Amino acid sequence: MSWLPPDDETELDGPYAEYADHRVRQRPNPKSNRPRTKRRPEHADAVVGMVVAVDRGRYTVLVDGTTVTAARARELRSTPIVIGDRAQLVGDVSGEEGTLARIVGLEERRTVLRRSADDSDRIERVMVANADQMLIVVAAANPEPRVRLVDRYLVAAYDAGISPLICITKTDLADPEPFLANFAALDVPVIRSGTGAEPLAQLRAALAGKTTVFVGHSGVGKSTLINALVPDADRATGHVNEVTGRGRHTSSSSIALRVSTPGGAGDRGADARPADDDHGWVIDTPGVRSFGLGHVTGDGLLRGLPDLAPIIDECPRGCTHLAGAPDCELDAAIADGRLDAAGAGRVESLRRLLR
Ligand SMILES: Nc1nc2c(ncn2[C@@H]2O[C@H](COP(=O)(O)OP(=O)(O)OP(=O)(O)O)[C@@H](O)[C@H]2O)c(=O)[nH]1
Ligand SMILES: [Zn+2]
Repeated sequence: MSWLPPDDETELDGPYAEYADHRVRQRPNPKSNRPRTKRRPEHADAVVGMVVAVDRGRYTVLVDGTTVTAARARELRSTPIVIGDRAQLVGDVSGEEGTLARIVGLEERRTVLRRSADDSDRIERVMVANADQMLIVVAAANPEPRVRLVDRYLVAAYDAGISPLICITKTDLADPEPFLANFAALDVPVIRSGTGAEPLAQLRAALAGKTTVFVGHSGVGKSTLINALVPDADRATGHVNEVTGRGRHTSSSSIALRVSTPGGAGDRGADARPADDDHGWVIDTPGVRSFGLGHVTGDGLLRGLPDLAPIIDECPRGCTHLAGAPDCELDAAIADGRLDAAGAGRVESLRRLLR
């Protein structure tokens, strides 16, 4: 993948594993019994900023409205630093031309979006940190929508603890409803978009106060939406090849963009929000064509869903929770009414995702 420097794709293992763990404290992994240390880097003078762009070992970090260019400290060499990370900076943080600050640590990540190279690969690579939402952009036609691709994005989002939304584009070319029916039971919010009917107010309301990662197959209209939302973003738009249905790969690097959302309706949780309601952050990840899910397990996925987690706690050890799994408690819950018809439909859809 060209959009991440190769050293950002390395796992935290080897001689640096223990060292790196002191600095990057990721989402606690219930499957791991490795003790976690509370030790923090001793840089009392460090300031914290959000990583908004990564380019060959140089990080663009936004600190209180100032754009700072930074390199990472030697001891973070094997630590992935990605868009959305909250980086601790020392050195020259003036942001003036020609200055270079140093990243000495990362704040604990609230969420981590991962992928593996392919489905047989169990090594996970971090793609984006601290996203609240995933906007799955899919076209009603040209390119033809594929259920399985959206399923895969949904799995990645649920696994990361990120709320998914679907934005279906090109509704001027085809009726999107038959395709959307595949996801009805999952209760994923849907935004419909077409030429001459761009739902900008609806999108802004959905993005207010949140960090949202946009994903989608090339040519679906992701850049078109981002350019409408962030007029100075200047994301290159391409033309879909009529024969292959593929877009040209016109935008090549991942970036975080500030979207203004005046009068935003973002709901604020008790936890600190990365943005106020008058703006949100959009993370554009062009070129995410492969989205390996080798690191995702059915159990890990379902545990992220608050209504189903207590049910699968009652499953036999090692239950796959798939249709036909012996004594899977999900079947018992459907039979005895703990899950109603809508709940049963949701389980059926999730089982399709897990296939
Ligand atoms: N008819 C129609 N065309 C659209 C719509 N949205 C985008 N397009 C066109 O679809 C083509 C691809 O749009 P892009 O915004 O470049 O798609 P993308 O998803 O950013 O593609 P990559 O940059 O390759 O990842 C362009 O020619 C757009 O003008 C829509 O709602 N209706
Ligand atoms: Zn089960």
